[in-house]
Amino acid sequence: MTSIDVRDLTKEYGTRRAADGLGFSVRPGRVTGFLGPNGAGKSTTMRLVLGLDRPTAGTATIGGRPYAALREPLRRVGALLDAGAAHPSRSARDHLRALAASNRIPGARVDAVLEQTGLAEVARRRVGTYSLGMRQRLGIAAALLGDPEVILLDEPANGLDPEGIVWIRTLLRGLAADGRTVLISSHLMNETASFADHLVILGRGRLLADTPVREFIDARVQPEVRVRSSDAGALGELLARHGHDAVRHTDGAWTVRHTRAEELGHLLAQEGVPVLELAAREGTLEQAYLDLTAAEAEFTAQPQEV
Ligand SMILES: Nc1ncnc2c1ncn2[C@@H]1O[C@H](COP(=O)(O)OP(=O)(O)OP(=O)(O)O)[C@@H](O)[C@H]1O
Repeated sequence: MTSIDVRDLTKEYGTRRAADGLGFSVRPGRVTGFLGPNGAGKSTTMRLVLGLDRPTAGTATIGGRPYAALREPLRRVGALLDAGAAHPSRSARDHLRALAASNRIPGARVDAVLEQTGLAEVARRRVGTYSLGMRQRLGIAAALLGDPEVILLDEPANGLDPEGIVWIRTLLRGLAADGRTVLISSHLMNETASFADHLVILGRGRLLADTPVREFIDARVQPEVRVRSSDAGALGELLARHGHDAVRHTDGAWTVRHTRAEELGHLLAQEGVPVLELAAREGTLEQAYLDLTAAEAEFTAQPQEV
């Protein structure tokens, strides 16, 4: 199984450090979400992993080797960095056939990935007539063509309709379940939470977090419970007596912070307070992410450029 390993990776563009001493590993068998504000260095890091740019210092390797040293790299690593990469006057099928031929990939893979990405019906149409979502699917088809163990996709949900979003979520989970190494950059927090097991988060070229999604959320966002009773007086009294941090809404329900539904439910049962509604509100990835990056957004730290 193949990991991506980034060690002390630094990339300078003039005086700007797009990657600043980065170190993390992307492991097989799970989807790793790659997050960070605009300009944090995600695309730069992906380009360095793919050997499209040279690091100023440090290394990025795939299965222990730099990309440039891989034999038949398209059969090891599939990537989508720019969905506009196919020539507009070619059909999707011809584009994929040319890619397959030049990388010694069996022609049968072309039909397999056209099916897999839902493009089989439109495969003979010129790419120039494709919508953004269809071009995105074609870019993903190209990434999957060599049946690679390692997959890097930069904003793959870009331009996809709701059905496409559900499709990509299932696709990514399936790729990880096969044991592949999957790194996905995104700005869509709900989406990332729906497919990622693990997160690598950058801010201004530095590593801010390398953590399982669930742990990241639990460490940063306090859970809340919504509760409603037919005996509003008894409920309010109980919450106050136990020192709960609670807010009452106009519909009579309360939001209780810093507690869990099981804990509160137990207490209500013990004291005989009738419950009409008791709902856990788990923290979201968006809340946790905004908490982390609030102080890190590039525009707050960089002087204005003229
Ligand atoms: N070829 C380049 N020449 C000069 N500066 C660059 C180049 N590529 C990236 N940068 C700079 O490096 C920093 C990191 O950019 P990068 O595109 O890697 O960030 P990102 O996290 O992918 O951002 P986004 O979410 O907006 O895609 C930015 O300040 C960017 O302006």
